[in-house]
Amino acid sequence: MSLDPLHLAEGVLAGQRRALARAITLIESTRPDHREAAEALLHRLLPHAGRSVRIGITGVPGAGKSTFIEAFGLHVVDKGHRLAVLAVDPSSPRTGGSILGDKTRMEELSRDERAFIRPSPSGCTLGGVARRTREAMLVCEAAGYDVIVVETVGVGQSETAVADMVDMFLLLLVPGGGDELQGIKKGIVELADAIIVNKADGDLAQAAARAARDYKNALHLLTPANAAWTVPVLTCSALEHAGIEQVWQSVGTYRDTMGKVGAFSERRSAQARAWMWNEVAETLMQTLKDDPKVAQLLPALERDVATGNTAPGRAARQLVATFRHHLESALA
Ligand SMILES: Nc1nc2c(ncn2[C@@H]2O[C@H](COP(=O)(O)OP(=O)(O)OP(=O)(O)O)[C@@H](O)[C@H]2O)c(=O)[nH]1
Repeated sequence: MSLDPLHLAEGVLAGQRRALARAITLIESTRPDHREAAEALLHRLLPHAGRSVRIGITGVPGAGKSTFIEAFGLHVVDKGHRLAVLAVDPSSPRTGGSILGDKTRMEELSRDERAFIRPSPSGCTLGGVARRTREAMLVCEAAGYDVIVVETVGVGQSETAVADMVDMFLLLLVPGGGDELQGIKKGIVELADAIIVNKADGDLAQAAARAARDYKNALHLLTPANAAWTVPVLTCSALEHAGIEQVWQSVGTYRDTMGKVGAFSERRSAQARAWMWNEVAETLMQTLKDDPKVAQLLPALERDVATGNTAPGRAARQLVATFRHHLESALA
């Protein structure tokens, strides 16, 4: 398989699915020479990225995320858009619960030429998965996908990671319980730019409407993330493809409203800056850990810290000083 970055970039820009899939494989690779090629590829593609709306979706297990993404995705491609679905699921290996591992997930959408679905990369920490997903998102945009959906399967920290890489974050809930926002961490509700109560059909229709009212009331208690935007609470039935247009419209309204007050591009700029600092932190940490002088010093220092003979702060400074000294002599 050719992983030549410039060759791949041409294929991606020409909208070739194979090139796109390979480009993402290159990005996901942990080999140092592949990382270098991936960065060359991204550098080439970056001027062509960014022309999309990036939507994050989360929801408790059983809320119907895949059913919803399939209904939403089919709706959006029928409107003439091209849709890419990426996942952030640090817990699951590729063949496990993540997107295409389970063949029944998004069956129709995955066969649709206008959509591209990519499972979560395996064997990475959350930081690793988030980094690869951000980069994969840029590659999809360069390939002409103008609606990007990033799904988070896990419950917990991955929500924040996804909210930090998208323009709009959707929280999918289900009727029942009726007890306002119980069971969902308040922190996650605060990340939501829209709340969608799914399964508003059949016997559940009334309960869904009630739940939507409850959620709306509960939202009043939270301080809005942006004064220009009131978080809407919508109901839909992913199963019956009902209410999906309203969700899509609310994405458009969000984009317009936030665009007018400059918050849309400001959010992206802030995300890009934060991403850079993340990369700095990760790269520095890795370089430090890879340094032979640091590695030499580490066992004794860790032992001294563990036994209480050296204060952790002092040991940390000694490690950094050793690293710095070694770097300076290497650069001299
Ligand atoms: N009645 C009804 N059931 C739904 C709807 N959407 C999904 N379901 C059902 O809810 C169950 C869970 O749906 P999934 O789409 O697998 O969602 P999920 O549990 O969030 O799981 P993953 O997407 O696999 O993480 C399935 O049995 C679906 O058929 C809906 O709009 N109405």
